[in-house]
Amino acid sequence: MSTGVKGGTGRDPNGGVGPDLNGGDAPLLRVRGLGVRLGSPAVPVLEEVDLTVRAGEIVGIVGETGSGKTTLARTVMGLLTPAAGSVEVDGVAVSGLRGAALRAHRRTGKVRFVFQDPLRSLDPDHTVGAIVGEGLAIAGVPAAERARRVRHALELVGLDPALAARRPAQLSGGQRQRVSIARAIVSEPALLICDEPVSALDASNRNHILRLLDELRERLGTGVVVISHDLGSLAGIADRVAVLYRGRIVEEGPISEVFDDPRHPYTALLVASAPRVRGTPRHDLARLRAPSTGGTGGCVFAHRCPFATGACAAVPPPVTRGERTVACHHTGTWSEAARVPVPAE
Ligand SMILES: Nc1ncnc2c1ncn2[C@@H]1O[C@H](COP(=O)(O)OP(=O)(O)OP(=O)(O)O)[C@@H](O)[C@H]1O
Repeated sequence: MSTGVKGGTGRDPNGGVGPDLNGGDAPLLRVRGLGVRLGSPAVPVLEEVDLTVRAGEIVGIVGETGSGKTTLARTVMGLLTPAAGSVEVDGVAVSGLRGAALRAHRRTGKVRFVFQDPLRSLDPDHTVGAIVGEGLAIAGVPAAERARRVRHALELVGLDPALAARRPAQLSGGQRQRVSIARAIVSEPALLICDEPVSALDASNRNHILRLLDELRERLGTGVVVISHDLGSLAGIADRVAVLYRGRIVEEGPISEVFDDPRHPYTALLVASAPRVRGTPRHDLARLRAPSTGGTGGCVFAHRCPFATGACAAVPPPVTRGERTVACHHTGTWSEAARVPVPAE
């Protein structure tokens, strides 16, 4: 995992106008060696996950269903207790907090979550104003100040403050998603975690919401984690991307570099399967989808990897760290074998 500043956009990590929320170059979110076990009997769902997010940075998390994306988000929120490793938000070790200390940390509103399904996550009996202001009410913010901040949050997400009097059922899908973002940003969180924030929306609303997240990090210096199946959406806004497979980060780095030149066969498979991400894919989809001779026990991807060798099935891969992180036995060699053939002149 890189410790460098975000790649790609060259923006001021504090968003130019926003406050320096973490007092310098320390990351807003630092996840180290995270392991989470769930179920009974407990099975590993996340293993040795490292992730860093800085102020004003957007980090995408991709991976197929069941890879552990939501579990990672819930653990960062302090909703799940790790079996190993640590989660630090703005210098506070969230993974070590319990009971009253954890509740107090949540009340600070430093980390806020935007849910996947705004209709289900917004209380139908409450007005938009009450929903957006709920966190402030719990924190004891007086009514007049609360109303002012709710209005401001609605304006920031591009909604008419008059909508504060309506209920969720009286809004469109795009408006509801904006309300859920307004509810999250009203406490001016240092870190915003969005679980599939645009998957339920049509293309035009999707673009609006993505632009909005981009604006928020610029204006408020918010660090944003975006979980998404949609590589194309992420490619438009994220600075970095982490690729999860079966609970492990197999690749991480600046999103343009990772999508242009994937160094893990699973990343290459995702990119080659999503034609909107890059005009000319570097790798041949059929080659990436070829059967594997690898087994299980070493690399988590060995059983699906057409380039797997005996070592992949037997031994966990070495992790190359730096601006790009890759966990693969054959980082330097598989890519050539999978390259799209160049047509003869
Ligand atoms: N409470 C639980 N008990 C046991 N296993 C669980 C529990 N919650 C999640 N899992 C398992 O953990 C794995 C990761 O689940 P998670 O919801 O984090 O995946 P995800 O990447 O967010 O998937 P999706 O894209 O479908 O939302 C899955 O295999 C899931 O079945």
